[in-house]
Amino acid sequence: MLTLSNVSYAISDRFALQDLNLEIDQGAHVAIIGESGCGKTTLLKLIYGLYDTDTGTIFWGNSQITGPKDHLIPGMPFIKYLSQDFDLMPFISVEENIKKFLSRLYPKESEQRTQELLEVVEMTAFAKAHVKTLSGGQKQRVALAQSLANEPEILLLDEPFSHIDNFRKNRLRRKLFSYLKKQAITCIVATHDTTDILSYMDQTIVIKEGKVIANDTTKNLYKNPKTHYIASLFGEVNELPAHWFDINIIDIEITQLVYPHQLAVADSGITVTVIQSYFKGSHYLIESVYKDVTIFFNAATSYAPSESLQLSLSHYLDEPIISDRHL
Ligand SMILES: Nc1ncnc2c1ncn2[C@@H]1O[C@H](COP(=O)(O)OP(=O)(O)OP(=O)(O)O)[C@@H](O)[C@H]1O
Repeated sequence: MLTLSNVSYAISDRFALQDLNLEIDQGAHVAIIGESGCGKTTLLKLIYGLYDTDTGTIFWGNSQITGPKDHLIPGMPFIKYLSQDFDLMPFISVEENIKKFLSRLYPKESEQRTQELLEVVEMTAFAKAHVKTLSGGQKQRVALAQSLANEPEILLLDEPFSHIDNFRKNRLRRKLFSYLKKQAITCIVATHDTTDILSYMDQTIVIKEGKVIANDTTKNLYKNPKTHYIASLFGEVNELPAHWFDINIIDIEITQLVYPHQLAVADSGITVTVIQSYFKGSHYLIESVYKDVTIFFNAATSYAPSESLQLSLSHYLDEPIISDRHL
C-alpha cells in the first residue's frame, strides 16, 4: 500500500499541497483530477521522490519514499514517472530507446520484452524508426512503452494520452490498463480528461487548491459528487434548485446537481426555452433557459431556438444529488 500521511509541500512560500492523507492499494488504478494548477503534477513528483516533503511521510509498504536530500539521483527505483515532457533519445531507434532500460546480458529476453511492449502501445511498425522522425503522439506511445520496460511497482502517468488522437486513444487505453492490471502494477494517473478514468480507474482523488476534497471509488464520485466543482470535472453539469423537481423540498436554497443525461423532455415538468442545440454524435446537447438559469440536457433530436419544452428528471436518476455548498 502507498500511504501519504500529513504531507505538505510549499513552492515559493505558497502551499502547492497541504496536509494530504491518502492510501492507495497495491495494484489499484487511481486518477488524480482537478483544475489546472491544483497540484496534480506536484503530487506525482512527491510520490516519485523528486521533491522533499516539508511535512509528513510517504511510504510504499515498509519503504519510505524520500526526496533529493537523501538521494544523489532523485526518484525511487521501484517507481516510474512519465512526465508531460517525455524523455527520449531522438537519434536512436524506437526499439533501442526501450532496450536501453533492459539487461544487455539477456538479449533474447530483452528482444522479446521490447516486442511485447511495442505491441501494447501499437508501435511495432515503427520499431526501427528514429525517434526524431516520429509525431508527438507516437513519441508519447514510445515513452509509455519505455516506462514499462523495467517493470515498475508503481507507474505515475502525467496526462498520458494528451498527444494521442482519438482514433488510437480508446484502443491504447484498453490495452495499457488491462496490461497493468494483469501485471498488478499500481498506476496513478494525473489527468484533465475524465474519459481517461471512468472505465479504468478504481479510485479517483479530487484536488482543489492543493487540498484533497474527495477520494472515493470512481463510480461513487461520479454518481454522487458532493460539489459542483467535482461534478464539473466529469463534464457539463447543472446546479438547479431542488424544489423545481420535488415539491416536497421546501427549502428553496437547496440545489441539486444534475448531469445533462439525467434530464429528459416529458409531458410535465418545468417549461424551458431552447437556446441552441449542439450535435454530439450519439445525441444532441440542448442549451435551454428557465427563470434566467441556463440548463443543459441531452436529447435524441435537435430543437429549434425559442421552442418551449417540458423537462423533468429522467427515471434513471438513482438518487438526488444534493450539492453541499459548505464543502
Ligand atoms: N517550479 C515552480 N515554481 C513556482 N511555482 C510552481 C512551480 N511548479 C509548480 N508551481 C505552482 O504550483 C501549483 C501546482 O502546480 P502543478 O504543476 O502541480 O499543477 P497541475 O494540477 O499539475 O496543473 P496542470 O493540470 O496545469 O498540469 C501551481 O500553482 C503552479 O503554478
